[in-house]
Amino acid sequence: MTEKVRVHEVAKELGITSKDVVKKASDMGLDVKSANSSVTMQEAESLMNYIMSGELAEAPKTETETTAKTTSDTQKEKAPKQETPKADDKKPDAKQEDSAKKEVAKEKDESDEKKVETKTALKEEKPQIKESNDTQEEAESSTATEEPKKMQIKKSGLKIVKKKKQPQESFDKEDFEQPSKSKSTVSTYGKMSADVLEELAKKKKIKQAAGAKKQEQGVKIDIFGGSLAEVSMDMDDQVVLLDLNATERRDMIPEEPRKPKAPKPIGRNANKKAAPRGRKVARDKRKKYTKDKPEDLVVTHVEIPEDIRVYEFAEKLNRPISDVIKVLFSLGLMMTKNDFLGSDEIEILSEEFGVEVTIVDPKDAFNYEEDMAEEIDENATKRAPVITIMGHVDHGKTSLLDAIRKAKVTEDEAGGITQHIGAYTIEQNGEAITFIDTPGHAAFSQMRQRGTDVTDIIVIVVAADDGVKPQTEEVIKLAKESGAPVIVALNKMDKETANPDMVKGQMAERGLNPADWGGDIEFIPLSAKTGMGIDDLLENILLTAEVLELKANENAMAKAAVVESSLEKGRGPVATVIVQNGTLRVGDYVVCGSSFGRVKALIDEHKKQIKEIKPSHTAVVVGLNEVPSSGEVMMAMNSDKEAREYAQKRHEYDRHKELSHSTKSTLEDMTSMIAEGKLKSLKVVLKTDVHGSLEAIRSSLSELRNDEVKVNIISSGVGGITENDVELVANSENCVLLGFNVRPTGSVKALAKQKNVDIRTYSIIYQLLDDMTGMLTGMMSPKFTEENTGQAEVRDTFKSPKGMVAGCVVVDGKLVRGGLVRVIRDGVVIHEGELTSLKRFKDDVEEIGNGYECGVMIKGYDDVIVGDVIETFKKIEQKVSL
Ligand SMILES: Nc1nc2c(ncn2[C@@H]2O[C@H](COP(=O)(O)OP(=O)(O)OP(=O)(O)O)[C@@H](O)[C@H]2O)c(=O)[nH]1
Repeated sequence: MTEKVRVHEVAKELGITSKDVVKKASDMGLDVKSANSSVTMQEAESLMNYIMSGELAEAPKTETETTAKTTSDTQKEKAPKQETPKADDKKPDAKQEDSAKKEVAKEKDESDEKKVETKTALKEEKPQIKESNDTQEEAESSTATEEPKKMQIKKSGLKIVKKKKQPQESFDKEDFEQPSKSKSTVSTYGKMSADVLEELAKKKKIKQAAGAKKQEQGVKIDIFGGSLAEVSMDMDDQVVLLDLNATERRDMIPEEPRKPKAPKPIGRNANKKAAPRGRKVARDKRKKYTKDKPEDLVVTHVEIPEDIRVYEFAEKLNRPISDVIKVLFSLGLMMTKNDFLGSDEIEILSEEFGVEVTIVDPKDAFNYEEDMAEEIDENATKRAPVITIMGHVDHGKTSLLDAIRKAKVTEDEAGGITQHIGAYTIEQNGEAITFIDTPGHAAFSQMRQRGTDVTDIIVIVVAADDGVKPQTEEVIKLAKESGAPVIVALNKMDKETANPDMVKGQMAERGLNPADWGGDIEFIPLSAKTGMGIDDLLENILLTAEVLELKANENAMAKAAVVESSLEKGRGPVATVIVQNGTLRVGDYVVCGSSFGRVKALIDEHKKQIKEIKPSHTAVVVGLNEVPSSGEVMMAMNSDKEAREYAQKRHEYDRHKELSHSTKSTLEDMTSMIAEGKLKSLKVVLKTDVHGSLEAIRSSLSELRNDEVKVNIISSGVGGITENDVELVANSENCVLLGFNVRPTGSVKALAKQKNVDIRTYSIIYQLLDDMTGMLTGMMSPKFTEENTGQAEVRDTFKSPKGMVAGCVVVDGKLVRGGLVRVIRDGVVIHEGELTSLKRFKDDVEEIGNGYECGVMIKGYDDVIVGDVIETFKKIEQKVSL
């Protein structure tokens, strides 16, 4: 009996409509009219292949027919045999089983599907077991011989994948005893599928090597679905279809071999897809930048200031900083871009880069002195000499000046010391002489130096009874440097102890040969106290001035020198000046360093307002915008604008200079700065009445230092003490507020009390300096010297309840009680501590002399052994000073 399937089942398998299947079947010549029409299994297979491939296979139909016919005929021919079965005790079922077993054994080499089919056939056609089997075998063998042909047709069509069958043991008796039509159907179907499966399995094995992925890409179809699927499970025939279209497509488009993956970027751009490209762009940009820059302009000549940093030099050369640093590096100079170049480095760099370097003074940009300089023409007339009196402290400078102008300045001054530069003009025999009152204290050396700039003649005062002193020597040096003619005033000649020859001799030794000894220096014996010799001095000054032929043009723009400056209440910044050339008038526009303004008033030494100052005369100028520095040159300008511009340029320069110097010192003195980390510093906020004092005190304070302590001025200025000053001190550690000739008032005092800030005010510089010295000394660590008293040798040791006792003999000096002790073994100090007991026999003694025996106990130390040396010593604290 030939198994059949209905058209709608085929349609369902193929996923197309039954109508289409009917049509295709009709095309094939099959007798199919509707979805319920059935076809044989072979016809179904052919039909399916036809539908899938469009190729009509004739063979299956014929074959099927032949097979069917053969089977049918054979069955008919063998039928009689079945009717006369052999005499056998066995029941038909038993026989059937035996037969089945034989069959299984016989066909054990055949495929599983074949066995299943045989088994089913046996069950259905029990009476014709043998014949049927034979026939079936024939039919199957016939089908089997046709198999390769079918497979070829199937190649491009539908392929059925069947799960691998269970092992043979699963075909037990029970399996054979489960007759079922559906089973039979599935079995037949299964057989057909199994053939394909075998082929597919072979291919699969081959393809597996190429990649299992292909299978995954296929569409998995359960060709039975629904109840059939369940049955198929019973038969262990889960059949899945692979959509070979997909497979074919893959074949048609060969899979490209995978390109090796680019290495994953590592780092912060790892997640950015375009990161590598981005970096590349950035690199390119950088390249362009560095490449273009140096080629822009070839610099062959540069003008640079004396103080120039590496990066500034590179900028001037229009080259990258790295180029300059590289050259320096190759020469063994480790410099950074902010380092200053020395003259040697500049020379080397100029050669390396082939650049001509000119060092220019940036001050030229605001050198109004030079810009406004006028040649002394025939209009120039005689001017008064400017005299500076200098000398050692207390040699009588102020007394001399006082004697000269017949005014008692000394008595008015606090502490009897000159505090700041004053200037005045006197008349001698109808001729003017201007004196600059320079202070005698060492702190004013800086101001003295400036004073010499405007000085025509220097008078060195030497007390005839005291002779040449350190400051005298300093003055001699300054005088020589200035090149100004010198007159020596031998003061205090009224004193009995006066020894002018001694002074002359000392001065001659220093290159100032007295005129009466054949030299060129006038030595004028005088007495500021009695007034003796004053006229002689003035006469000599005039004579010397005569020789100098001092001239100035009164009609020129005024040029003056600032000898003193301060901030005055009600007047603002004021400056005492000596006019060097021209005439300074009220209403003139003036520039003075970084300050500028219009002269509002001129006040002479008698505190009278005057309208103008002629050359070599002095006055206090009111009208500047800020306090100028001592020694600064004041010049009249044509306009406010001009004065302002010069001042602003100077201001910029000062600012830059200060900045440069602070950096420069930081870099150059790096090592010492680090060493100074250990340095204790006394912070100071300093306020003074006038600029001159400020500079003098600053200079003196900076000299108060040693390896351990120093003064650090954190703020300083001219003017009264303000609340800001108090706040500054309150917020700083180790800080004092110093006022010189200024005193706190009202709210400032209250704030200082509230903040517990100690304001120290002074009117005498050396008192201020002495106090600071005392404070610094107090900050210094105490110093000790050691005094060794003597040594003793340990001859024996013995224990006592209080500790180890060393029996010694003093071999040098004496051992003393209450001092310190050290134990020396083989020349090495092994212990240092306190002596707790010193005994002579059983008595405590204060000391033991040389050659005597004694017992010694050392605090907390019992390890003394025979042969050790015990030494006693004292530490003596020394007075520390700066
Ligand atoms: N006997 C005598 N004493 C003098 C003479 N000149 C000055 N003195 C005294 O010497 C002391 C110092 O005089 P000053 O004029 O203050 O000396 P100085 O050089 O100006 O001192 P400083 O301003 O501190 O630099 C005073 O006590 C004067 O009285 C003199 O010619 N004879």
